[in-house]
Amino acid sequence: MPSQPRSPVETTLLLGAIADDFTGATDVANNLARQGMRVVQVIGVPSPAFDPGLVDAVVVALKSRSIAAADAVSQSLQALAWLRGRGCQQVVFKYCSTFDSTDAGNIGPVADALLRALDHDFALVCPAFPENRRTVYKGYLFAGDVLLNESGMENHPLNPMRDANLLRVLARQTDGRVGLVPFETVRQGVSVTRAALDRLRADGYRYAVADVLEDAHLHVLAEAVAEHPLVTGGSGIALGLPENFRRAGRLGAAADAADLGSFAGPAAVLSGSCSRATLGQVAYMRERCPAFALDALSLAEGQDQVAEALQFAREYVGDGPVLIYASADPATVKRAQDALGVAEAGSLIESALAAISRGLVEQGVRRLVVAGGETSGAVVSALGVNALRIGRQIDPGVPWTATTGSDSVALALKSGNFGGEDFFLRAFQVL
Ligand SMILES: Nc1ncnc2c1ncn2[C@@H]1O[C@H](COP(=O)(O)OP(=O)(O)OP(=O)(O)O)[C@@H](O)[C@H]1O
Ligand SMILES: O=C(O)[C@@H](O)C(=O)CO
Repeated sequence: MPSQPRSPVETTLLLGAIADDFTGATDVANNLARQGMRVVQVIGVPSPAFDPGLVDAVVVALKSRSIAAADAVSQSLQALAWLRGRGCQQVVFKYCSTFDSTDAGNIGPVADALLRALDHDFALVCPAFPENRRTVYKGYLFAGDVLLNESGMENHPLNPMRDANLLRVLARQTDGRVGLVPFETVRQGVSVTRAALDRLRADGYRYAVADVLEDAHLHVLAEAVAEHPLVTGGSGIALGLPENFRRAGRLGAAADAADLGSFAGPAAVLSGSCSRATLGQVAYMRERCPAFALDALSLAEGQDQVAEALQFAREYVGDGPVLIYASADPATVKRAQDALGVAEAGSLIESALAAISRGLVEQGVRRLVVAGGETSGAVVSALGVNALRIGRQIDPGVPWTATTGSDSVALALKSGNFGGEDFFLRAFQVL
């Protein structure tokens, strides 16, 4: 990383991030903003002419987590080319803190391709985010108090995570060797950790999974990879990276997140996530607010649930936020998937929620919470959003954002597993 002091007119970006889903993108953007970077999140790869304004970091939000690996690779490489065109010297490949992927990818194939394009041969693998109770010990990923494969993620509709050992999971997705930087190393600080990373690289490893139990370990790792062109991980590692630029004199003191201005008017929650956390949040809101449930099998039979949901919203939306959800327990999801196929069931729901979001905004909704990464991707695409400003954090990993341009809509894109039980209702108090 160049250590020239940053001139006030410098337009090169310090850091770029490529996120494999839209909630993940706001998550990493939020953590960079909390550490004092001016961040903009762009939806998809921007056009060559796109001007992000005077910012320190751009997060490119892709919807590449659950598509064919070749497509994920090609989109990620386009994002990389755009970021490098803007002078970024370090790029974060942001995937889920629960390492959402299958044996077909896409974490391994995308990381491999990014390394090749950067003409480099080694990268950190750090999904940990202790603030959201994602920790890694001996290479095993924990979500809360349990191993990943006991956390509910084993029932994920698109990428069931049935193995908590990240070395094994990643090894099935890459031909590169995957090693471990154990907790005993990380806790000894930056120089010991950097030396361990260098040793793994010299021994021919392509990836180093890192143990992380608390934020201090993220900061150690972030400093140890200050010179790495590619860093891969969840949003947690982004908590430590801005400090590298500050230390090099290229980033000013931390400032408050952008004030998004005031948003009033109709409010709605759209939920397509079936994670445990979201199911709890849906149950909480359903007891307190008008709610409308979508069902994949009814949609497949041709029932016009989009029109029904919009009619429901017209009736109730003036009285406070309304909830429209497809979120369902694992048995219901399985019934739909057995009948329709995993991809078809997911895409029916995503298309319906996307069409509903468009209708809601046409009906005047200006504050929208969306739960689920794939769901958020579908909604944001349907709304034709190009870029998002990052605002105040609601819960760790989830900030309010606002669409750029006129007639701005406030959007909170909530990762499936994030947020407290009352998240949906509390979100509107934070805005
Ligand atoms: N009732 C249902 N039956 C079948 N599939 C469903 C149902 N409800 C939601 N889905 C699908 O499940 C998938 C959930 O993925 P999504 O990324 O939105 O949530 P998540 O994985 O919990 O969130 P994140 O990616 O942020 O962790 C979507 O494709 C959605 O359409
Ligand atoms: O890292 C996470 O857990 C989230 O940002 C996410 O990617 C969920 O889709």
